[in-house]
Amino acid sequence: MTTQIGVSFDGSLDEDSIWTWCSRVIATFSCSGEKEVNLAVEDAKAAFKIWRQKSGLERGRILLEAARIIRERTDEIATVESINNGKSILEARLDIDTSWQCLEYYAGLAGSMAGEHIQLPGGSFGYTRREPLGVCVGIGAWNYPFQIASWKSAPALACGNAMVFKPSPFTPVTALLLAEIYTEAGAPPGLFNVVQGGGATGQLLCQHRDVAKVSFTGSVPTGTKIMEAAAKGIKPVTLELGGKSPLIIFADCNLENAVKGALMANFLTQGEVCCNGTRVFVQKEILDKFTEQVVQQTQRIKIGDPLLEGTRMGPLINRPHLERVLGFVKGAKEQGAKVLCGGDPYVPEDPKLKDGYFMRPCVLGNCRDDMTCVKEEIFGPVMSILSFDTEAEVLERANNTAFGLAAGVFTRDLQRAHRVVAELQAGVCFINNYNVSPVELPFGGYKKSGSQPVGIVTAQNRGASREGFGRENGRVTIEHYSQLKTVCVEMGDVESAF
Ligand SMILES: NC(=O)c1ccc[n+]([C@@H]2O[C@H](COP(=O)([O-])OP(=O)(O)OC[C@H]3O[C@@H](n4cnc5c(N)ncnc54)[C@H](O)[C@@H]3O)[C@@H](O)[C@H]2O)c1
Ligand SMILES: NCCCC=O
Repeated sequence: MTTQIGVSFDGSLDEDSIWTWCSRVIATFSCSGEKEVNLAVEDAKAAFKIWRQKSGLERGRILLEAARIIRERTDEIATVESINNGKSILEARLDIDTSWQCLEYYAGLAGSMAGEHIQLPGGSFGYTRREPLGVCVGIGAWNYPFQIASWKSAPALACGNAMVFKPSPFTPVTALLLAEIYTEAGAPPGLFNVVQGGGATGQLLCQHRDVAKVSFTGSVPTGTKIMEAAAKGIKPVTLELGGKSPLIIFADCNLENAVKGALMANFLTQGEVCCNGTRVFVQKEILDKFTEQVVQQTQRIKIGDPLLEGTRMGPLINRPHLERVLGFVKGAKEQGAKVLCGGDPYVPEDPKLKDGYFMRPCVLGNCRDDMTCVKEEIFGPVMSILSFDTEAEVLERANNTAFGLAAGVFTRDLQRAHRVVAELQAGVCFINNYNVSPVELPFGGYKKSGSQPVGIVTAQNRGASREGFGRENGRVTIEHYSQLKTVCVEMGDVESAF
């Protein structure tokens, strides 16, 4: 089916259709069906045969070259990403930075993939080899299109795998630039293949018998389906899912930083960020002061054309999503929350932008834990402020959620900061900051956000790897894109039982 990117999306969600935020067609392409998915996997298999023979150092060299090209083309890729997704050009550039940084990081690790050597009786010995899995599938969400494609492909390729990647149909464009760059850097054709489409294409990929692993970023309901499909083929999965993360502001914090942190935790990429700290718990003593400053700064956020340098918030991804987010604000009011600012559609003066899906960022006061806006992931620019008295109380309330992606704490008390994060049920915790993404640190969730604390502890990952559904970034991700082979070597004669 041929689809157009950029047709205004006002109707029902057709998974095979592509749209952009401002009613303009920017490209057309065909969604992949069974035939195209088979071709993509076949190509990736052929590339894998070549790629797996290369040493880690050789693979690393190609990844480094790809990182260099991305860095060199940052402005161009960021511009396309901004059109692709609607995020401000400033943020898009930061995403591109975290993308080439990820490739550089895994380029460095590629040569360090190693097993163990184990002495056995009589001079015999064993060793382990860390080997690639084969053709891996990456399926992305629409909020960080280029970054997600990079964060999935870099560790996969560094470990010697090939990848077939499917971006979200809402943001199909920039993954193609990444594919082009890998090829230009010297990767065998088909090593990083992109197929386009929605859920149906995603399912074909997950069910494909030649696919060894699926790495998915998206919502919990889709993650459940991916896991089901992968379970049928006994395939490992990495699941990076949704969240409703707490941000805890203690009265002894540096207030200026806490206010900045709360904005960073809520309003990047129009609030469409999985790890956002949308439940902002503020200790009673500073509630009024904090709220006043947060509202003031939120009202100053410049909304508009994301390609303009001064813009800090662009449009949401599509009309149904905008309406969904506005619906949460309406519901919050009905449940007793107070809209302290924003929460309504925004129409920029520029006539070219009048059909864009803009809204004013919203701060909700008078929130309670039982409100829908506090319990459910909104995935839009809506911050809920809640007050608390004691550390024990806020910890219990912060953890009272099925999600567990991220959490943050602002305090000047060093002991309290570490005591609190040790108790928070979240995969990524921030102390005195929020939503920074160093690629050296693993990223992923607890509970329904991505994983349960199970997993296998090896000599290499001891103390680090206990996550069931994987992580992105950091050294630990090597474990999730490779498998361990044990080789047992006899130096004497066979002692037969027969
Ligand atoms: N934890 C993270 O790292 C992270 C990062 C970004 C977004 N997210 C989450 O993603 C969600 C928003 O993104 P979204 O709306 O694109 O999510 P989504 O689950 O609707 O879609 C994600 C991807 O899955 C594909 N898909 C849909 N149905 C499928 C199926 N049955 N089988 C295979 N693939 C299928 C989509 O086409 C898309 O590419 C939010 O919940 C957000 O929190 C999580
Ligand atoms: N920069 C990390 C964002 C991932 C979640 O949406």
